[in-house]
Amino acid sequence: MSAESALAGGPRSKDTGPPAVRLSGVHKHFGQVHAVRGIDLEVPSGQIVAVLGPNGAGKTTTIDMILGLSQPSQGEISVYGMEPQQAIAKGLVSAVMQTGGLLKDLTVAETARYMASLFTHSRPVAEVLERAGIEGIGDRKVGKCSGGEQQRLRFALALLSDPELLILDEPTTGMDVEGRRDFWAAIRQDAAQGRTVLFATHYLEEADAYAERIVLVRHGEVVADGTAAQIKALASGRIVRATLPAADADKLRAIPGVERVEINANTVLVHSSDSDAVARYLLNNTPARDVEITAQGLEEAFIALTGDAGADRGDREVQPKVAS
Ligand SMILES: Nc1ncnc2c1ncn2[C@@H]1O[C@H](COP(=O)(O)OP(=O)(O)OP(=O)(O)O)[C@@H](O)[C@H]1O
Repeated sequence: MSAESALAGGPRSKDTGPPAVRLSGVHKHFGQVHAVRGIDLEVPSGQIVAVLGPNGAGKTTTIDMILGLSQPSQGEISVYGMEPQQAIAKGLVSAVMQTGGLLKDLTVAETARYMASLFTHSRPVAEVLERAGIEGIGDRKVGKCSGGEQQRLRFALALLSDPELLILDEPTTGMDVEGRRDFWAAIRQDAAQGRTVLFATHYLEEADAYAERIVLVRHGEVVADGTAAQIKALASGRIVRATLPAADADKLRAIPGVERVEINANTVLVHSSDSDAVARYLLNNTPARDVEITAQGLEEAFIALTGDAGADRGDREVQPKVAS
C-alpha cells in the first residue's frame, strides 16, 4: 500500500464541517524580523500535510500560532472554525513537540497514566501505548528510553484526548534512521483512521514518504503547495547525463531550455526544460556516449524553489538560513 493510500481517508475524513486549519493573510513580526509573510493555508479534515522548509523558514512560528501559543501580528487563524485556544480547550488538537515535558524517573506507563488522570475523558492508556508502538516498554523508566521512544511516548500522550488534529513540530529531529522509521510507522498507522496530521519538517524524505500534501515555505512565505509529484513537476526540467570528454559548456548552455550545466571530468550534467533538444544536440553534434535522461527529484525541486544549496536527503540537516 502506498504512503498516500495508507494515510488518506478514514471515517473522520468524511467530515464536511469547517477545515481543520485555516490561515488567512497571516504575518508574524518579532521586532525587526518578519518571520511569517502572508501565509494563506487551508487544511481539510483528514489530510496529512507536511510544512517543509529550511531552517528559519517560519515553520515553528506558524505552528505556534496554530496552537494558540502566539498571536499573528496580522491575519486570522481558525482551527475547526474556532479560535485556536478554543479548539484546544475542546480537546480537538494535540501537539508533539521536539523536547521537554517528560519526567525521567517515571516509567512510560506511569507517565501515560498520570497524564490520562488530568483529562475528564481519556483513551485507555494501554490503547495509546499500543498505537504508539511502545506497549512493550511500559515498565521502562523514561530516562532509559531512546530519543525515538521518548517521541513515541509524546505521541502516545498526544493521543490520550483522541484529538481530531495532531500537530508535530519537527518530531524526529536528532533521531537515527531506525527511530524515525518506527516513529512514522506509528503515526501512519494511526492516521489511517482519518486523523488530520500537520507536521513541520526539514527532512525532504519525511515529507515525501509520509505526507499527502507538501506546503513548501521559504522566508515566511508559501512557495509551493501540492503533492510531492506536483512539487517535483514545478521544477519540471530533466537532467541529461552523458560521457563527453572536453565538453564545451558554453555551447551546451546555448541549447534552448538549458538551465544549468555541470561538467565533472568526462561527465556532463545538463539541467533543461527540453531534454530531447539536449540529447539530440549531444548525439548529433558531439562524440557523447551513455546519454541518460532522468526526471529531477524532490531534492532538486526543493533547491530550485527554496533557493537553498544544502538540501537534505533525510539524514543530514539543511544549513541554517536566516530570513532576510
Ligand atoms: N521569539 C523570536 N524572536 C525573534 N525572532 C524569532 C523568534 N522566533 C523565531 N524568530 C525568527 O523567525 C524566523 C523563523 O523562525 P522559525 O523558528 O519559525 O523557523 P523554522 O522554519 O521553524 O526553523 P527551524 O527549522 O530552524 O526550526 C527566524 O529568522 C527566527 O530567527
